[in-house]
Amino acid sequence: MFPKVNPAQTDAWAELEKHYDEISKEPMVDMFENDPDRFKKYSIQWKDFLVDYSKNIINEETKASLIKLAKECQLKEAIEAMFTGEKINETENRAVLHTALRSNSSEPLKVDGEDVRPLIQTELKKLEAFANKFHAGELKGYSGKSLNTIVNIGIGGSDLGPYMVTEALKPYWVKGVKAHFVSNVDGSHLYQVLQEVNPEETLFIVASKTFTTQETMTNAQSAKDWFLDSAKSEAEIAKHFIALSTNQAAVEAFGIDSKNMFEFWDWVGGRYSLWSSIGASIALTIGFDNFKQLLDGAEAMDLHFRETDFEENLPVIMAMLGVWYNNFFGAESHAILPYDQYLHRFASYLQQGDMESNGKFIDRNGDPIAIQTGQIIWGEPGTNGQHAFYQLIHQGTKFIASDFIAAAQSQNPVGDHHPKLLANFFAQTEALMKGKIEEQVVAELMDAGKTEEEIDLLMPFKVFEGNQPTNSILIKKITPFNLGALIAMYEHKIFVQGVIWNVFSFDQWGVELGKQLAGGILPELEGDAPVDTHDASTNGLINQYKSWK
Ligand SMILES: O=P(O)(O)OC[C@H]1O[C@H](O)[C@H](O)[C@@H](O)[C@@H]1O
Repeated sequence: MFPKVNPAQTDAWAELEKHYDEISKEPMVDMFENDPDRFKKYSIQWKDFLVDYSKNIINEETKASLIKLAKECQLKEAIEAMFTGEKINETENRAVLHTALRSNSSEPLKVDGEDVRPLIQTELKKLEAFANKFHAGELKGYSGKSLNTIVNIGIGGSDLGPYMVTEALKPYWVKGVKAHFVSNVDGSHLYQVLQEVNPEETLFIVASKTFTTQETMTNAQSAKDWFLDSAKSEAEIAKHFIALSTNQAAVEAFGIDSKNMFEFWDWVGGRYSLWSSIGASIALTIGFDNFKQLLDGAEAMDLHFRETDFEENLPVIMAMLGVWYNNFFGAESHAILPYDQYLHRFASYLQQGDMESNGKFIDRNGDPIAIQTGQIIWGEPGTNGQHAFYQLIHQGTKFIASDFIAAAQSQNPVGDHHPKLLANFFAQTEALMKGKIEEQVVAELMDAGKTEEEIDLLMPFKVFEGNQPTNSILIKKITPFNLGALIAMYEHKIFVQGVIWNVFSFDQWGVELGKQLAGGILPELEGDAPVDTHDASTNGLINQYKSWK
């Protein structure tokens, strides 16, 4: 049974509240000075990963209480419930089995009495054959030319994962393949992409779990119209459009033959779906073998997560540190800072993964939650962020914990760029921890020849309080395998936090209201007649739009 424990009523919670008062102001620099083994104690080496969490405001007591909290919240039972296909997404009555998509196990895994392993393997084989044909130039378009361009049309989980991964793995793209992603219902998104592609050589991938999402259906319809302007015949659609979905009837109604549909299932959540057929754009871009490597990396992390003691368990440690700051330090947000240009969509991807999963105010018993749940996830690649928003992390009034992510080996070792990039990574985590004390500022100003008066004036502005926590995730190289493991690590971190906060992490009812209201407003935007069916603000905005459009 999936547990439903109120974390605030555990013994560990009370311990942590008390412990917070003792430790929260303790400088991390002192902790390092007092313990020469601190780095060893609070870092985990796993395959090509070094996760250093020693620059956090924790000691052995903190760690013990956080792990005790995880145990009191029955995390182990929750993990088993997920992996074994229990219907832990109770509000949608669904199992949560993205882990099965990347599993090499053949031990039967049943959902509603049906073993899902063969279903997964069949779709993977179908995707493999299709990707291989695409790369061999055997998929021909209506004019007989080989297809070499893909346009993935999807949004949310049907866009962010595949787009993030294809960008992250750009060095692995199969030569000659071009890939584009269209998500926004703003016609400019589709328009710009269509400027760059040739209908004779383009494969449109309509990616939607439900195949009812307004944005995706609108973009797909317009792409189809644009394509038919050139191809002239509906019969050519079969060569140029494939669908990735769970909804066969809607796929066929749209005009895509079910032979051209790659299936997945309701037990795959949208934001956890890049491992399913939704990853077709990944396989078509980096090749099936690399896609399989991505799955294998994720599986390796799944096994680590399921089998390792919490004390050494990467997702568990990352999650519990997040709980520590969110619930005891009052941290509102958590920054994701990849020092890797190819990971430029990683924070946006995790925004959906994390905020759509754990942004909930009702607990698993149906009661309002008295404690804080999901954090605000944000970030940009370093070093760009350093020249934009790091000021606030260093000297603002907010408490912000961050994850720094970098690869030791560059994909493009140009000159001395990579050591410079990494020097910044190391320097920032050091600076965030150490800060700069008054004595240091005064000494520097004296060295710069400032007068006593000038020093008094400038000194307060140059002090950094430090003690901002960071996790450093250093990966040997961003290979498909390692990226798979990294993504899975965050997926499980989110899962663990959902267990602790006692929320249902795999539904997303909060996105429905806006969709419903937009559906009602759309017909009101026709014609010139003013509307008066809403509040004064909404009426005013709609009527101004109508007079300007
Ligand atoms: O894949 P689709 O069914 O088109 O759904 C796309 C997206 O739609 C909704 O907004 C959900 O909140 C997302 O979780 C989902 O990823």
